[in-house]
Amino acid sequence: MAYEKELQVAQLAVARAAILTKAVFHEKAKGTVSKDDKSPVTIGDFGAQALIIAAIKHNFPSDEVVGEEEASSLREQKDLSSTIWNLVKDVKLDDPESDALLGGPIRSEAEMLDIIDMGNSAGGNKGRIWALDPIDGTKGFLRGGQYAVCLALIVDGDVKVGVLGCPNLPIDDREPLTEDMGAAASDAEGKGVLFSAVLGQGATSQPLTRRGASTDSTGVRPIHVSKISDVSEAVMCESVEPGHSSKGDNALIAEKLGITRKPVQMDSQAKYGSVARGAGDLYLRLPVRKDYIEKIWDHAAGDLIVREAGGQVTDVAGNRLNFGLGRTLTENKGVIAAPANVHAQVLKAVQEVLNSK
Ligand SMILES: Nc1ncnc2c1ncn2[C@@H]1O[C@H](COP(=O)(O)O)[C@@H](OP(=O)(O)O)[C@H]1O
Ligand SMILES: [Mg+2]
Ligand SMILES: [Mg+2]
Ligand SMILES: [Mg+2]
Repeated sequence: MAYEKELQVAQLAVARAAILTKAVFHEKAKGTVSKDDKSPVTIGDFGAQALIIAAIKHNFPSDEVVGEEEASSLREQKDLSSTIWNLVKDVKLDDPESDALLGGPIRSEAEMLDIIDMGNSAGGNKGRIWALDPIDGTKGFLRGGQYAVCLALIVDGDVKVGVLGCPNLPIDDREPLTEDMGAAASDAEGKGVLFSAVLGQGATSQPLTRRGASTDSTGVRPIHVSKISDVSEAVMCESVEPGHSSKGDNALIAEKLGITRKPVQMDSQAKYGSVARGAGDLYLRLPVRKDYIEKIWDHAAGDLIVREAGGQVTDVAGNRLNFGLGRTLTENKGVIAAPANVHAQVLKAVQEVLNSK
């Protein structure tokens, strides 16, 4: 099968990074720093980025990585850097064979900082480029909501492999979404799912932890978007953060489609995963600020997983997301993810609402 090793490395790397993010999730002090754009980053984001890039570079040394974070602030803040190093140096998968496949531990704090900075690829439509969001939904992570560890392989501009680790989503694909899913989330028993897809090979889910050769069964299940035929019965997913997508537009679109259920708000690409497994039906992300350009790491894995599960993902103009233009989705505005059979109907409602403004 194509991309077998890439998928295996991506799944194990995300699972290993999630061990670290789960530890930080339970800490009160998450080492939060404010970035230049005022958005937060934590020791969890930096640590997860280091672990995942180390695994990619060990297996595929000439591949590039477009990673969200960079180490410059850590080089100026020694305390923060050593706190992260203390977390990173001890993280291991249960299974020694899987751990060895990822190249074993990072050797030093200095090496860790250099590895974080290997996520500086400019992206583009040539060659093999991994898009990495070590913690997507950092605000949710800080609030105690949903978050996701996201990794995708883009080859010549096309997403070939996508993996999403969602520590706070239910393992069970059939568990319905609840309105408060985004709030007071936990990674207790029954939680933690890993979504994966390879282009042309479908999408799957499996438990995020207890993985590796020592487990009897990895519990891999194929996933599919919902079989919804009447869009008025749809469960719509949207961001928690009001600054990230327009809740007002979503309400107008829902009204146009006859949807009466309140939208489910949750942080991160957990929304793509939820639509891909049919727990939610639609994911709408309509811009609040005209000048905001979406980042490739916020969408690459989710886009492939939803499409491989039978969904369609476009921007508000109805175009596919273009991951080959650099670190951002410069040609796209907004995102509409829906089962293929209702996508056109939803897109029409979106355009009517946007055109009437
Ligand atoms: N004005 C804006 N519009 C849309 N997305 C934004 C935004 N400002 C930040 N984001 C992105 O929204 C992501 C979270 O999405 P969501 O609201 O679905 O949880 C953030 O990812 P990080 O948390 O990885 O930084 C960030 O990249
Ligand atoms: Mg961020
Ligand atoms: Mg993100
Ligand atoms: Mg992030």
